[in-house]
Amino acid sequence: MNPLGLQLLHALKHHGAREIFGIPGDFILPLFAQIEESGILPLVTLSHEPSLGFAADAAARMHCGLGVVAVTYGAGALNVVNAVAGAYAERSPLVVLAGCPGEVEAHSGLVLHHQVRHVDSQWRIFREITCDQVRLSDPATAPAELARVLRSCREYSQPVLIEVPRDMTLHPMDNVPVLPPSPFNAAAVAECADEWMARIDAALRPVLVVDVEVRRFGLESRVAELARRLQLPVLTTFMGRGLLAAEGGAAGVPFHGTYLGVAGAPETSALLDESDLPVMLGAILSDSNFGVSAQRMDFRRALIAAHREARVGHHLYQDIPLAALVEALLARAPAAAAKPPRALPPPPTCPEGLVADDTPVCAADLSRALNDRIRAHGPMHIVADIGDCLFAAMELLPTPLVAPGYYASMGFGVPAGIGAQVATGQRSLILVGDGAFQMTGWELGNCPRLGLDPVVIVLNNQTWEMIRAFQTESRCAALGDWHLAQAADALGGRGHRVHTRAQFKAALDAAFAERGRFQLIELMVPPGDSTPTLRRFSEGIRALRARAAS
Ligand SMILES: Cc1ncc(Cc2csc(CCOP(=O)(O)OP(=O)(O)O)c2C)c(N)n1
Repeated sequence: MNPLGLQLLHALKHHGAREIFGIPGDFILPLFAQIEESGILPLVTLSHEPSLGFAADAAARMHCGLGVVAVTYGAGALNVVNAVAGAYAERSPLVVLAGCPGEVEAHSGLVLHHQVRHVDSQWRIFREITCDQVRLSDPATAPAELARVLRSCREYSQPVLIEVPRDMTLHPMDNVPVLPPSPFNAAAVAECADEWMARIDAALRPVLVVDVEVRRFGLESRVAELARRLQLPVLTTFMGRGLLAAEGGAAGVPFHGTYLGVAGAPETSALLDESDLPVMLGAILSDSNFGVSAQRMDFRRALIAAHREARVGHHLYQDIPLAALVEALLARAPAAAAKPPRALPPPPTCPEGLVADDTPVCAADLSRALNDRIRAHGPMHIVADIGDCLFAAMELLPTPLVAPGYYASMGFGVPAGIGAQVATGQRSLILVGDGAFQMTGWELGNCPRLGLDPVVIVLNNQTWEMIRAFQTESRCAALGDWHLAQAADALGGRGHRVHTRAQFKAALDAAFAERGRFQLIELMVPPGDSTPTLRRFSEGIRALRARAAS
């Protein structure tokens, strides 16, 4: 038997956690003492709880393990709700360690500091944004409950809540077991795979669409193999951009880019819009992924596997782990690419060749300059916030990308880029708009203390441009010029304020040449300027809405 707090930390590590992002408070201080004294998992503190959630979410997405945040009761935990909701929506395995009152104080008859409506309000709020929960109030049952909750987090790839009463961390407790994977019906998987393969063989224009769960469950290489063996053209969804980046380029996967509907290259969108059999692996059926289709997509003609379910027309197979289905399909697929590659249009080209001249820099130059770097130096770990910078990311050559493409919360970018570098040890390239930077960009001030040196590109159009793109008369979208490059120097980094393409190229070269401090490149683009992809996206949405209204 060991103290409950230490057993909890060992259990997190045994289930795939590699670090804890936290901000203490008195209700969770005893656990913080054990985190710091034991060194079982490194503690990374930031300045604001929403950033903890974004950082831990990105860390989980990058290392395919568990992301962990540790926060105090009430004020701390409720501050991280939005980031946890984003992780829930985007299938990210986040563990929320939240302090809570001990047994005696919970029944003292006094309302406690940080308490909301009820002493259990925190628990009730988190039930809506987590797939499982446990309060460690009974050391006798805690090991089994913890094992169950941590397995839920892994198997559903969604957040879980672990409440740690402050009077329990020193209580002796047994080790926490790592449970075997939840049982599933292998016969159902086999029947589903048989039905899927029959449909794929009979289809005239099948297309493979891959989305985030393929990464969450570590299946990119197996799905790339499946695409090769079946010779299906591969598309990623908007959320799944960057998937197979390490696989698609070199390994002969017929990769055709990202489905963007009316905002994408017509020949790419046609691969899905005109397919008689979309095969969708790990797909979240969200509007950001499929809502920009020229015609309302009929998912009944698709094969869809996500969230431990698989659909074939009106048939629904329940409790089908994605990994089990992919292996069953591989077992049935031809050993080699039996079919000649289908005559497919070439994948859309991504803009390259930034001309480093004195022309004023514009939003379209962002992807052009980064593609030149990807072409010259290979893929980079890119983290994007929501905004036009995310649409620029849709124009990049295949490269790992983490972004809130569906839940779409601003403020994700900088903390997530910090979390990604903590998780991988590799320098992050962060793309963020000036509006989103105003929310959480100040977390860069922690980089000198943490020894991190991301490269941050702020697309500074001095507006909430995405708001203005969808409502051009909006006057509230004007943000003014915050001179963020100057702020970077004050925060311990190096700021570059660029107005021309030549200055942008020079700033990129200088930023990547220097290690040891974060670099902030402030891309001064004219208000109203946007990437071609955002322009097509907003025009397409407006046209679809006008058609729906007519
Ligand atoms: C937490 C949250 N609050 C509001 C919104 C709504 C929104 C989506 S995009 C956007 C403007 C983003 O401005 P920024 O300058 O960062 O980027 P750009 O558009 O390229 O100029 C807003 C306000 C979201 N998504 N999340």
